[in-house]
Amino acid sequence: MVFSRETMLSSTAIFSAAASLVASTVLLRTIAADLVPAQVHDYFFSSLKRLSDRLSSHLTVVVEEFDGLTSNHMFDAANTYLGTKLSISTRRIKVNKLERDEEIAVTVDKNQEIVDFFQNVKLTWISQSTSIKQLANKGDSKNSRTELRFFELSFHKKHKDMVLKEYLPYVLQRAKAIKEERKVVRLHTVDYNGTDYWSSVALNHPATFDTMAMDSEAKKELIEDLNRFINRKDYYRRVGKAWKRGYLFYGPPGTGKSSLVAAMANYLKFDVYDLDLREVQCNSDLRRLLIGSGNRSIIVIEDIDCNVGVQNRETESEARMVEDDKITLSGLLNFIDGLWSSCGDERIIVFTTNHKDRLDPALLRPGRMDLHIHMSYCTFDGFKTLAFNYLKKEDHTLFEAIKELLATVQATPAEIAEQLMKNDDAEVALQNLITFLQNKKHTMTETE
Ligand SMILES: Nc1ncnc2c1ncn2[C@@H]1O[C@H](COP(=O)(O)OP(=O)(O)OP(=O)(O)O)[C@@H](O)[C@H]1O
Ligand SMILES: [Mg+2]
Repeated sequence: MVFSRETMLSSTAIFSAAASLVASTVLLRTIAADLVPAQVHDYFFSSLKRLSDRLSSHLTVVVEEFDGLTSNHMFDAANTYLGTKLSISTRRIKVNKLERDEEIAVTVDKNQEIVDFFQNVKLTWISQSTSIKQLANKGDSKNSRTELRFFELSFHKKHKDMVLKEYLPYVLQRAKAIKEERKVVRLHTVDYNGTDYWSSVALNHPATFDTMAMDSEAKKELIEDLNRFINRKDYYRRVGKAWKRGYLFYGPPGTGKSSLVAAMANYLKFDVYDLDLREVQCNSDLRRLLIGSGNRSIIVIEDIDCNVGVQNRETESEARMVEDDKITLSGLLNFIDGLWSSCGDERIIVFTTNHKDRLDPALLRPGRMDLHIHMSYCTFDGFKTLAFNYLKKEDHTLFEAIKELLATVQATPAEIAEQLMKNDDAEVALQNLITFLQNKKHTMTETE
């Protein structure tokens, strides 16, 4: 094909006209949005847009809020992602905050343009909405939407593959990370007075792995195990195993078993489901509750040795005679082993106990629980973590005396924390702790 100079010129002219048409469309749309009736406005702009699209070298990708009745994940992601890409030219934004959220979430309002760059390619997003006619279900105000929101993403045609294969997946991934950062970890407990089902509150537990006073090797092992678990989605899928992990935390009261669960939840941003087996009537209830717990969660069964039917097989068979569907250890283990492999991903189950020796050997069998973590009396290392948490002290002349006492006295981290909290003055607090440990030593030697 041969182009004359005139056609070349005129096609250049058309392209630049098209470009300014796109720009004017955005501007006009912003001005007109509030002035012109919605239907007229929509008709006018869609005609204008069809014309500019035909002339332009740009490709426009439309991302609608809903696909039929289900919401479009891509829209949601773009909405979250673009909220972090606002520029000084953005004129209107929206903010919202659910009660349980800690931070305010920012999104763009309609008719706003946002420019993003990815691999040096300019990508222009415009947030739009169009009014939709009310059809049936007039009474159902919840489901009758009056407008359909969507984004238009325009860029040069030649980048189509890059946008579809790289940029949009990147937006999805960024949105997921942004949401994760904002996520507030929740604690779910069973509401036995009401629905007999999970109800939740924000888990405001401050514990982190840094604040946990525990054996540093055990801490390291647990963190590595969690990291490996989180990164192994594909592996678990490939080998056909349920993607879950089981831990047993054991040790005396006040050594931080429950705090360690909170530290894990805060680290992974997983919700905690606290299951009190004493309140669960039967295996079918247990099944219903476990199925009803969300993905990316930690299910905690505290004091497993104190829970009905779980101690050993003999009491279990007695219980069976009384009531056939009574919750049993085998019911529980069945669940851990098999049943829930079909109903959920990224689950961690934690059992805690003060008396590991009282547990049924079936529960302790290798392979049943992936890690057994012993939470024990406070060591000097543990004390140093607590001294830093509570007094912001990494060293002090009184540390040496405490080190000597801790070598012979059994005190839990909870007891030590209590002493350290009693006074803001480090010197006084540490002296209090020394007196406390000395008293403990005396009572220990007296009872021996
Ligand atoms: N290892 C620890 N590191 C830091 N703080 C701790 C530790 N252990 C206990 N504490 C402090 O003591 C409080 C009680 O600890 P926690 O409830 O976690 O103990 P527990 O082992 O679950 O006890 P129980 O067996 O009675 O359930 C915690 O809120 C925390 O302030
Ligand atoms: Mg506890």
